[in-house]
Amino acid sequence: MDSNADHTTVIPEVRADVPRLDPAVPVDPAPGVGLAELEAHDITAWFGDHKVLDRVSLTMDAGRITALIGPSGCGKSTFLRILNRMHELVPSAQLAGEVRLDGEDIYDPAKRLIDARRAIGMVFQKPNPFPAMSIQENVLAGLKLTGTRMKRSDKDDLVESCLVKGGLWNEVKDRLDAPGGGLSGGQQQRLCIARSLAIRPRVLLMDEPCSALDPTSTRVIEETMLELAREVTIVIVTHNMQQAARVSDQCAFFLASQGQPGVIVEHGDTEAMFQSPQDSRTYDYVNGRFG
Ligand SMILES: Nc1ncnc2c1ncn2[C@@H]1O[C@H](COP(=O)(O)OP(=O)(O)OP(=O)(O)O)[C@@H](O)[C@H]1O
Repeated sequence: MDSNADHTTVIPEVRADVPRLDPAVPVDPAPGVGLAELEAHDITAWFGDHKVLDRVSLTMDAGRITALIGPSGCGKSTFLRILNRMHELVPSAQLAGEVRLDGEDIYDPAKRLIDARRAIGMVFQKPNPFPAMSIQENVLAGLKLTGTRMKRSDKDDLVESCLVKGGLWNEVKDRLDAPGGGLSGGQQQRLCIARSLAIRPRVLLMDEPCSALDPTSTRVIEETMLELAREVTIVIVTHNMQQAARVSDQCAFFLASQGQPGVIVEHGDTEAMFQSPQDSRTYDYVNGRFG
């Protein structure tokens, strides 16, 4: 059970105290990063004979935060894992459809798996730093996996910039050699975000990143996400309707009817999804009437 789930709460206004991007203003890519659009087209997914998603299509705009919402078991995490080719790690898993990163099919057989994973990073529900590695080694861990070589001074700069972007620098700058496992849960999650950023992903997928955290840590991570969206496209799965309203620009509502695979019932701008949804099931869900 997600301790942050709060479907019964009246849907809040979008929070005013955190600077948000103006959806009307095109977002400039940060130098060397480049914002990317992620497009899923007609995604159908199975575990063995069990079809869990049916022809799901969704465009996740560059430089925006898209929240995937919906009751437990409707396929949100499966969809998220399909977006960076993690679904195929499950032996019984199958998939049909396309995922395009700026128009390029990430499942193209000519493309390397590692390139998709490098371009599309993932932060998980439970913080998973390497506990015995130092804070700075954790940030740099992805570089080893991708075979990236760097001068020491460039590494130091990268550690600092990723920890700044992850909202953790001020808390750890005097103890970069301390083990990552010694940080609090919220700090560990921000360390994982910093680690994801070090390989310069173009998209960051976040699967309930705050569900194991206290409200203060949750708020810090949400602020970090709003900052990051200036340079990384973000897709977040959340059960927390207040969080979806606070951080996301766009929302997709997933639903699986009894015994049926998950579909997207409705998607669009978050404000419209919360204030004037087109489908009565969306209205009921965001107002805590089920789920
Ligand atoms: N590794 C797996 N093997 C077999 N079935 C799976 C596996 N992972 C998920 N499923 C099934 O796929 C369906 C969708 O699960 P998924 O975790 O994607 O839903 P969800 O909407 O993210 O749920 P929650 O909000 O509870 O995390 C469920 O019926 C689930 O039991």
